[in-house]
Order: sequence, then C-alpha cells, then structure tokens
Amino acid sequence: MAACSTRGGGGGGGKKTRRMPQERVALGLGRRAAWRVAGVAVLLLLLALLARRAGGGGGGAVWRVAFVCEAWFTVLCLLNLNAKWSPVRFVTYPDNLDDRMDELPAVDMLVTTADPVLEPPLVTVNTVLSLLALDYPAAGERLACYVSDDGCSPATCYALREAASFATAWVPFCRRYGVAVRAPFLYFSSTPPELGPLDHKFLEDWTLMKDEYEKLARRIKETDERSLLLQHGGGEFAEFLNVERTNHPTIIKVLWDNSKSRIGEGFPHLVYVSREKRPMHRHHYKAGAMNVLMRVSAVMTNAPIVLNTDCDMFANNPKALLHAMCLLLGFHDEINSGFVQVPQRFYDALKDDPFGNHLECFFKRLVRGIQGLQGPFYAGTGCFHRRKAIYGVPPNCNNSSGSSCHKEVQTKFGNSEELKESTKPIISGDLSSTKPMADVSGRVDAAKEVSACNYEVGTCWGQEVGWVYGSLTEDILTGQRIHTKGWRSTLMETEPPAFMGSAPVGGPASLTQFKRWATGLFEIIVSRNNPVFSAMFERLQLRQCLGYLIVYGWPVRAPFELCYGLLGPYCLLTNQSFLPKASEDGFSIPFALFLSYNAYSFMEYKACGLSARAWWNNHRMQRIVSVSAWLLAVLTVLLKTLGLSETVFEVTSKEDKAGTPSNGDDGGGIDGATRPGRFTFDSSPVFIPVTALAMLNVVAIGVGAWRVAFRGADDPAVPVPGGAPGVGEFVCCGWLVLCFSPFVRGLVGKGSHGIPWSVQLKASLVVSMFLVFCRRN
Ligand SMILES: O=c1ccn([C@@H]2O[C@H](COP(=O)(O)OP(=O)(O)O[C@H]3O[C@H](CO)[C@@H](O)[C@H](O)[C@H]3O)[C@@H](O)[C@H]2O)c(=O)[nH]1
Ligand SMILES: [Mn+2]
Repeated sequence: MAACSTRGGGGGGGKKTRRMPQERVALGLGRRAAWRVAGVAVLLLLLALLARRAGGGGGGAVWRVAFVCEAWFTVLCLLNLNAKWSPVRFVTYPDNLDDRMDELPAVDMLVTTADPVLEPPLVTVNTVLSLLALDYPAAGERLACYVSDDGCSPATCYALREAASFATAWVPFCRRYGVAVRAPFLYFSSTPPELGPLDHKFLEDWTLMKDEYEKLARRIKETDERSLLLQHGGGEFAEFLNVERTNHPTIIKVLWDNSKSRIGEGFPHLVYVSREKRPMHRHHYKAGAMNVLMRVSAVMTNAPIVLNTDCDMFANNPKALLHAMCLLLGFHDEINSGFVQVPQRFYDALKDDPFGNHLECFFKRLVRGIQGLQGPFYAGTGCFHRRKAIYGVPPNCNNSSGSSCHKEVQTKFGNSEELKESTKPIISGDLSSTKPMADVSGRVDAAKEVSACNYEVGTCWGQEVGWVYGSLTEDILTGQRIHTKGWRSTLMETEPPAFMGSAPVGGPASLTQFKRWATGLFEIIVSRNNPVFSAMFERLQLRQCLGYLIVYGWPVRAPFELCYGLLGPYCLLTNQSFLPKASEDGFSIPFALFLSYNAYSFMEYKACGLSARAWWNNHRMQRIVSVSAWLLAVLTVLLKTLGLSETVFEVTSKEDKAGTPSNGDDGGGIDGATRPGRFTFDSSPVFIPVTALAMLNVVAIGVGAWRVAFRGADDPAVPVPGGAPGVGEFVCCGWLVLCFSPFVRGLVGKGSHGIPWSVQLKASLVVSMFLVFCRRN
C-alpha cells in the first residue's frame, strides 16, 4: 500500500485562532499519584509472593502451579498499571462550533440489524428515528441514514418505511420543542415534561404524537412477513418474494429521499440495504455488513464522517453529532482523531450490574487510561469514524489520488468506477470539500453493484480497507488497524450520554455474549493480527499495544484462573498447602495481597460513582465468566485452528421494551415471572465448569473441615512439602463459593433459576473424576 510521509498541519483543523471546542483534562496530580502508589503496591506484593515461591519455602507440584499462575497475574497487573498510568478525559463545547456551522462535514449514519426475531424491528425503528431527529445544521443535506438488514426481512423493511413517514411529523416535533430523548418509545414512556402554563399547544401536540407513535408501534408489531407479502405481493415488497435469508440478491430501497420529498428543513435520507447472500459465500457477519454499508454510502452520499451504531443503540443526546464534531474538528492535526468512540451505556440497566456487563468501570478507568496513550479501542457501536481512516489511509496522507495510483486504487477498492471516484476527495482528507451527492435515488444501481457478494474478491476489503475480517470482535480489530496506521482516537463523554442500548439480561444471554467476545479476542491473538507484530513493524505504539493485550488477555485468563481455582480444593482434599501458614511470617504476603487487591478494585468502583454491590457483582461475574465463557471460547478457537469447527456470531437477543408505552407503571420497572437481577440457567455446556467448581469447593471445604475436626485420626503422616492446609486454603475455597453463589443457589433453584439436571449430572461426573485424581495423588 502507498507509503506516505507524515506532514504536520493538514487535516480538518483551521489555522485561525478560535475558541477550542474541546479540552483535554488530566486527572489531578494528587489523585494520579495515589492511584499509581496503590497500583505499584499491589504489584510489589505479587513480586514478593513470586520471590518467596522461587526461593523455596514450600515446594512440590502445587507450589510450582501456583507460581506459574501468580506469574501470569503479575503480568496482568503490570499491563494494567501501564494502561492506567496517565488517564485523560476530553470535555466538549459544541457552542464553540457556532462560527463553523456552515463548514460542518456531512455524516453517514450506519445501522446494522441481523434478525427480526432477536432484534425486533421496532427496536431498530426507534434507533433510526432517534438518528433522523438529531440536531445538525442542514441535516437534510448533510446527513443520511443507512440500515443494513442481514435478516432480509420484509417486516424490517416495512417497519422502516412506516418509520420514515412517522418521521415527517416526529422530526419537526422534536425540533420545535427541543425534545431531549428522541427515541419515541422512551420519550413517551413518561408523562409530558412541564413547559409552563402557556403550553396548551405543546400538550395537544404531545398527545397527538404519542397517539401516532402507538399506532406505528402497533402496526409494526402486528405485521407478519407472510401477510405483508400476500397483501403487497408484486407491489412494494415484491423483491422479498421467494427469497431465503441466506440466498438472495441485493435489495436496496430508498425509503426517504430528502431531495425529492422534502418537508420543512428536511431530515436525513433513509436507505434500506439487504446485501446479497449466497450459501457458498462467507459473509463475515457484522464486519461484512459494515463494509457493504461503507460502499453503498460511498456511491450515494460519500460523507467524510461515518457514524456507526448497533440497531439497539439509540441516540440519547440530540447534540451527539455536534459533540463528535468538537473532537473531530477540534484538533489542529487530523491524526488526533482517527475515530471518536462513545462509552457504551445502557438505558434499562439493572441496579448494581448483576451480570457484570455494563462496563462502566472499564470505560472510566481502563479506557480513559488508554486515552492517555494512543486512544480508546473501537467498541463497535456509538463510534464516529473518518472514512479516510476506515479506508486504511494513514493520517496526513493524500497522495493516493494521482493517476499513477489508479491501478492501486482499483486493487484496493474494487472495480466500481463510482466507488473509485468517490475515494478521491476522501483520501485528500479535506472534510469540507466533500459535498454530498444530491440524487440518492438515482444511485441505486451503483449501490447494488458494490453490494454483490463477490465484489470484494481480489480487493483489499476486509484487510487493509474497511472492517477487518477474521475475528468475531471485528470492532476492536478494526480499531487496532486504524491505530496501527498511526491515527489516535478519543473518547466522547457527554451528559446525557450520547447513545444508550440494551445489555443482555440473565445467565445464558450474558455468557453467550462474553463467549463471543472472548472467541473474537482469542482469534486475534492467534492470528497475524496480533498487535505485537503491529507494534514491531508498524505504527502501533508499544504502550498502546500493551493496552490491547489487556483486553485480548481476557480469554487467556481462563486456564490460569481455572488452575488457581483448583489449587484450594486440591490442597484441602489431599491434605497439602499452596500458601504459607498463618503461623509463618510469609503468610502476611498473600494476606496483604488479598486485602490490597480487593481494596484497590473496590476503590476503582467507588471512584466511578458505583456501589459496593456493583463492585462485588462485577468481581463475582469476572470469576464466573473466566471459568465458563472465556474457557469455552479458548476451546472453540483451538478447535477452529485445528480446522474442526467454525466460529459463529450469535446475535444477542434484544428485549422489546420499545413496544407501546406502558400506562401507569412508568418507572421502567421490568416485571415478569423471572426476577431480572437473578442468575438464570439453561442446558448449555457453558454452565458445566462453574457448576463443577462450585460443587467441588463445597465438597473440599467439607472434607477439609472434617479433617481439622478429627485431625491426626487416620491421616498417614505423609511428609507433604509445605505441610497440611491452613487458613489460606480455606479462605480461597470459601471466597470461590461466595463468588459462585448464583450457582450454589442454582443447584437447588427452580425453573430457569435452577441448573438443569443434565448440567448438574455432567458437572458431578467432572467432580468425581477430579476426586479420583486427588486420591491417586
Ligand atoms: O451477521 C451479523 C451479525 C450481527 N450483526 C449486527 O451486529 C450488531 C452487534 O450484535 P449484538 O448481538 O448486539 O452484539 P453485542 O455483543 O451486543 O455487540 C458488541 O460486540 C460486537 C462484537 O462482538 C460488536 O460488533 C458490536 O458493535 C458491539 O456493540 C447488531 O447490530 C447486529 O445486528 C450483523 O449486522 N450481521
Ligand atoms: Mn448489542
């Protein structure tokens, strides 16, 4: 690919002195020092423990296993220390953009959906409506919204068409009254805001809008695909007749062309895209869908900035685009903002994060830390990209448009003349010069050409260009590719949060999501995309690379945590120890480590404004996830590497809370037969290891206690190195039982709160095998 020299200046920033629309804020000196000292203290304790083990004192196989695991924990501690060393935050001031309103770049907003059952069309419709109603100067000319439907569902297409016509009233309503939440389901789930005594007109409009939304929601919920096709057969939905989800040509529908059917100031174009699918062809899940949307939007509107959100992540702050512009235009050099990521937030969040998937502490501590290096990871949704960076072009490089490069452009982007032409202004990097094309409807054929499933053959799409293939976590991998080219990224933290989505609830859904993430992350480590290569041979900074390794290291934790978790029960069962005795002076090291590590992570949650319960839930879920989802992910990838299986993107089910707004109960309380915060189970193998570990630890504590009570009775005085177990081993097992308490309760629970007997049976078998193993040793 074209190698470019780095020149300063350039980019979208102006040279005149202007009020800066963003400000970089570092953590106060005192607090930064305190965190560093605390982190170093934990690290020193780990090193002390390792030194003690290396210097003898115990011995035996268990000590060696413990040494290896603790060495790994020390590596993790070091990586974390590196990442969290100098945290940074950006504050944005959209008002300071006032004098540039005419120059703000066009934005293409890309939304993906994949399954009309797991992702009900009404959820997607709310996301799309919230995007169409965003505040932006000349929104009708500068914004366009594209929805990719991998489900190829006429119901989704119909829902979006209805949404477009609802938007003709909804968008002006939002603008007129400065509506705060522009996803109608959420807006209408509470009583109308009080605007003052004179707002009779507002109340009237509000009631009318709510009524219209309820009708829309009902229409969408009541359509089924079959009757839609029968009713409209041959008509508008004819293209969906006789198609299979995995085998169909491209369907593209311009549902709203602002240049044709304009009302008032207008609102963004809306385009429905269902890319071509063929059974023999690999489609690369979301990454493939995003690449098609990139090309379709390129030949239609070609905005230099691209916003990407999942179908359930609605815009929650009407000024989201303006805040993003503060970060995209607010630096003098484009290199600083290759992309702008919004921390994921969840609108229906259960109290205290019972499933450990709200990621709040992750974003506030780790990602802000990384922001002090090269910048946050790309998290898949709520992200503003420069099209140029997505095209694999390094910052401040604009020489790919010369005629000598024509061949190169073709191999990179493919054969479409329209697409090749569209890359020129993008690569030049001038955000304001790229005027969106007016005639969207006239571009459908060009768009179909670039959505064909063999368009990418022989091009750089999926590697050097676009979303990167080869991992189920295409997001972090694509972000890494961008950082590797030398770009930096920023985190956009606003109040209220720019986007809100839904987090999976319950054991099976949460663990499936964690498993998919870990599978994707592990796929990256064992591939040529490993960031260590990028740091060695390209422009990924070393410390940023170490930051990536923290996240990629999640699945690698599994074997170590599993072994470490087995040490306690093994020692209690075989009458050995892997920790110093309470009477020995070495005991103070693991004791202090246990206290200080937990105090440190507890303080992190407190500093993020989270409760003690949230800390505990996350700690507990990390232990559970490590030996369930992470473990299975590692096995899946190993099987894939051996060519025995494929990894599959299992879409998270999005609960349809976007239905007709509930009357009366507007506190958002979720009711239903299962209590939402409690762990639920199904017969998936992911539950077997933790169930087995929970059983094993309970048994081990029992055996150990029995031995203490009747000490010496019939114990053969085996001279085990390190001696019999002490308080340390009991604490380890007890702590694990506490962490696995949802499973301990699940052993006796009923319905979905109980662990299915098939899982219990398999877990008991595993436990029995372990007991036999212990007797042999
Ligand atoms: O074949 C597919 C599969 C998924 N998707 C879309 O991908 C998005 C994310 O899927 P979801 O099931 O919601 O996964 P999450 O774990 O919630 O998503 C996070 O993690 C994913 C990587 O595992 C990223 O792609 C997402 O952006 C990120 O929000 C959704 O909009 C889907 O419609 C597709 O378009 N095509
Ligand atoms: Mn999701």
